This record gives sequence, C-alpha cells and structure tokens, in this order.
Amino acid sequence: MAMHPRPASVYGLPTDIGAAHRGASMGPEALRVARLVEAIAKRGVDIRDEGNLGGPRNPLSKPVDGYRHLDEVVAWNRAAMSMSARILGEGRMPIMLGGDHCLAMGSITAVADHCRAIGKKLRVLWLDAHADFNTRDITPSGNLHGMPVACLCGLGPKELVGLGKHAPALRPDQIRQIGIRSVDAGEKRLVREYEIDIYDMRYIDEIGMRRVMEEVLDGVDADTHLHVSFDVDMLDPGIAPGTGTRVPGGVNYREAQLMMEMIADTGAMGSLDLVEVNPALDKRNATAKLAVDLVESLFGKSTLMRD
Ligand SMILES: NC(=[NH2+])NCCC[C@H](N)C(=O)O
Ligand SMILES: [Mn+2]
Ligand SMILES: [Mn+2]
Repeated sequence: MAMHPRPASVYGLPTDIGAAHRGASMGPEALRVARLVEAIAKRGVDIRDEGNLGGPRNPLSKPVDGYRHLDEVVAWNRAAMSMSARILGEGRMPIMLGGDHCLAMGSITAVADHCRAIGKKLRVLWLDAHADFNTRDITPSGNLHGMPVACLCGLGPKELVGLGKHAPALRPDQIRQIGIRSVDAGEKRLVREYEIDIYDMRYIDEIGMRRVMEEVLDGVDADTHLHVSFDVDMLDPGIAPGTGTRVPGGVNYREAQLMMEMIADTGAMGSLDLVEVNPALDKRNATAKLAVDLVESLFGKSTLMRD
C-alpha cells in the first residue's frame, strides 16, 4: 500500500469570481464542516489548516473585452499562487479549497514553477465534466472558470498567462483530462489543435475506469509530481448536486473511488485542488461529504490491506 508520509497544508479561497453561479465562495467552509481536515489527519498525515485567504469581492459585472471580472480573477490567483508556493517551499503538499476552478491557474502555476526549480516531472490530472479550454474569442460566457487550462497553456490574457516565473506554465502533454462530457463548439477545435489528452465519458464507458487510469498514470514514477485538480462536477449530478455547472452522465461513486485509489497507489500526488463545491445548490452538504470521502481514498484509505 502506498504511504503518504508527506505533510500537507490546506487553505481556502472563498470566492466565486470566475463562475456564473454564486455560492462556490462557501466551498471551503462546507468542506471543513464535512470534516476534511480530520479525515486527512486520520490517514496519518501531518496536516495544517492555514485558514482562508482574502481577495476582492465579486462585483457581478458583465464581461469586459470578453472576460468577466478579469482584475479580480488575477488578484485571487496571485494569492493562490503565493500561498501554494509558500507551502511547497516548506516541503508540504498544498491542498487548495475553492472557490471556482479559475483558481487552479494560481495553484498550478506555483506547482509548475516548483517542479522546474527542483527538476521534477509534472503531470496534471484534470478531473472535470468540462475541458475548461475556452479563450476570449470562443467562450460562450466570458466566465474565467471555463478558461484555466487554456491560460496555463499560454492562451489567455497576459496577466494570467504570465502569472509565474515561466510562461506558459504547462505544455499540453503534461495534462490528462478525465470525466469530460461538455465541450463548447470552439473549444472542441482548440483542444484538438493543442492535442489535449481527453478521457471523455464515452471512452470511460467503453474501456472502463481501471484501464483509463492505467493510461492516465502511465509513466508516472518516483520523479513525477502529480497535481490533482478535482472539479466536483466531474461526478454525476445524482450523487454530487452541489455545483454550479452540472452535466448529466458523470462519473459514478465506484468509478470515482477507483480513480482516487489508483492515484493514491502511485504515491506521487504532490498537490491537490478541490473546487466548485457550491453549498447553495447542495442537499445537506452531500457534495462536500462525498468529496471528503474521495479525498480519504486519495490519501490511501482502502477496504483491505494491499501491497
Ligand atoms: N470549471 C467549470 N465548472 N467550468 C465550466 C465552464 C462552462 C463553459 N464551458 C464556459 O466556458 O462557460
Ligand atoms: Mn472545471
Ligand atoms: Mn467543470
């Protein structure tokens, strides 16, 4: 069984600045109420809660030049990037509690800079219903939580593309997307052009989650830093209703557990985002509770002793 001796620090970003629906700002507290920190501690991890960071309020304004709330999104992502960088510098695993998925630009940029500095390979697992690969020219909404992967690959406003020490932060071949079932028309052309590795629901149905995860994790070794960016809308809305952009036909409970268990088995997870939990749309905190359940598996919880 893979062990997780690596110490970890959680921090929250209480904002819905990149999303269309309000309420993801309450995500960090919902995850804490669902006993996220206690659950990770129970796995034997030295875990700290750094509390929440602050940032500009949501002005609820219309898109300007194709982007909604760009200045505010930049401010929140700078905060995320410096907090993740600080935690990585302490030799700990950053666990970012969103907030909406635009915040992964900050957390992942910090991880990419860190991996470059210490010469580690980086692989990003993007667990999502959406590809989040829109740009100003093709976005149907102007919402920046639909654009973080494109920005990380160099397509986006210079303030976001240039957040870190190196732009672009990621090469497309470092990314694997799993659970995808909603890609906008222009976005479809772009993910193809950039050759993003997408394991969509059809492929999962056809070959099964075990083989999908074997492919996704192929080549991961002791020299690899795995970043897991978990948008809870990857999950089927029947089990995870508390999120703003629900898409039917998502990953089921067993499949999700297997994903997390197989990631845990690599022992390579070095950072994690938990995003898009929206308590205002949830039923009795079910989505946060499920996320915590899955995080326990990510940190090595299993039914039997395995080796
Ligand atoms: N992180 C998310 N939930 N993203 C949803 C994006 C939805 C849609 N593709 C858009 O660009 O507006
Ligand atoms: Mn997303
Ligand atoms: Mn999504």
